[in-house]
Amino acid sequence: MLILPETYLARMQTLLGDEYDDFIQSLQRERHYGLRVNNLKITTEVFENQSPFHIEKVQFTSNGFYYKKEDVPAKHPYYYAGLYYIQEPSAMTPAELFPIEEGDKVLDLCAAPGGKSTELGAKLKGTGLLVSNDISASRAKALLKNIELFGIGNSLVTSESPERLATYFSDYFDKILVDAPCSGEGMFRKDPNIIKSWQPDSNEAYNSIQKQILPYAAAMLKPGGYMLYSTCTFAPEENEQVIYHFLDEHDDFELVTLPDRDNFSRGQTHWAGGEAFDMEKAIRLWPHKIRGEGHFIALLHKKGHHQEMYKPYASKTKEKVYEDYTAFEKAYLTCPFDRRRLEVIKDKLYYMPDDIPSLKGLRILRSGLYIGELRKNRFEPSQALASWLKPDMFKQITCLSSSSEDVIRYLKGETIRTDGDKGWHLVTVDGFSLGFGKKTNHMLKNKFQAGWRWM
Ligand SMILES: C[S@@+](CC[C@H](N)C(=O)[O-])C[C@H]1O[C@@H](n2cnc3c(N)ncnc32)[C@H](O)[C@@H]1O
Repeated sequence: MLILPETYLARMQTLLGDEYDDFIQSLQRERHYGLRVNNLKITTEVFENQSPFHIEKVQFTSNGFYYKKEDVPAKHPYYYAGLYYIQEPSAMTPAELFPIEEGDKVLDLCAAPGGKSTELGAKLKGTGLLVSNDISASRAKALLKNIELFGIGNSLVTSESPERLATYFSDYFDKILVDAPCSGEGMFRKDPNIIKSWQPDSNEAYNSIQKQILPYAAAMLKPGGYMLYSTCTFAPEENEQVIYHFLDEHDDFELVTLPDRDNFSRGQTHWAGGEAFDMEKAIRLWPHKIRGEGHFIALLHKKGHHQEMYKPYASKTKEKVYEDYTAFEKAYLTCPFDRRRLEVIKDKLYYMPDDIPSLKGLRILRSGLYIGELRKNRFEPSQALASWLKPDMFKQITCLSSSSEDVIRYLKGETIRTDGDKGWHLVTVDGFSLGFGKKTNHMLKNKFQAGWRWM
């Protein structure tokens, strides 16, 4: 039984009127468990057929599923292969509705731990650029892991304030997601700790943070670009009123109508504090109407048009510096990386994205795909490379079955037996890349990244 703050309940009663009882009853029912398929690695249809879990489609998304609590998908080898992200179903909606196109430059400004970034990256299909940022350095580490696990290589992961980021990326992005920090009223059922941290003045406090963030996001968006604002809270102060205030101060922006899907509700103009903008164009998800916890989503368009000046990346690293990598590439990879984009930074080799500004001084956790490390007279491929590779891109494969004991032993960091030649092997589970191993005699030395292991 959830015990909710009196001030919160009184406000929800005023807002919801006749619907209030349904809303309260929905919060007393069991929460919904969801996972979203990583379409960079597997199609939704193949996952649906091969899934080892009791799954049921989330009707308002293209690749989301409900699973049963007893399934525990975080304890399955497919999780370690990055085949899905465990995500509350309504939280799937912002990235689902954002019209990302191949080649776009996309910023996820408040991205950690990556629930929405991983879907934005999947929608780019390896093209364009995804910049995933979070102001919190510790949360950005979890974000980096999820970006790498998903096999997203065309990305930068940064940990910056919106203000500082805006000095580097003026008028740069085609699409920006602002999944704003909020009071989390839609998360009460999922995480009762959020109830404890909620205070009567939380909505005003977050309102002021949200209003501070949006103008920096606006400055980073190209004229003609789109910005999607979302929260997982119900308070109008953090939703309609933030968007109203933003539009009032930015006449170069306009609200765009988001599509209706099963049981979606609309934003409310009379909650916005003024009548000048039609908040019905935005969307509200309510836990008594959909099988999910709740969200607010608004899509904004920056008027005008921007003329592109595309700048391909030009590496400063001489090929001789990474000749040990070149030997590895010849021996094991079926398709080489473009030398123009290979850069060595502090003995680490990266595949850099095209068309990025100077990043000097930015707090960067990852620029591009981290391919591996140049050690003394040898090259050591990275876990990020293993997650990014499709099995047909690597010449030596050790195939494990998801039902075998070996796959768990491998994920725990143990040595396993394998056939095939000596040297590097890409270890797969049911045909999906997991990590590397290095064969000497009959044994495969485990190279699965220590921090990612099965505990
Ligand atoms: C709702 S969470 C983001 C969830 C994430 N989009 C996802 O789907 O996994 C909001 C994030 O905003 C970050 N944050 C807080 N204040 C911020 C600020 N002033 N600028 C940018 N990010 C901020 C928090 O660290 C937090 O990770």
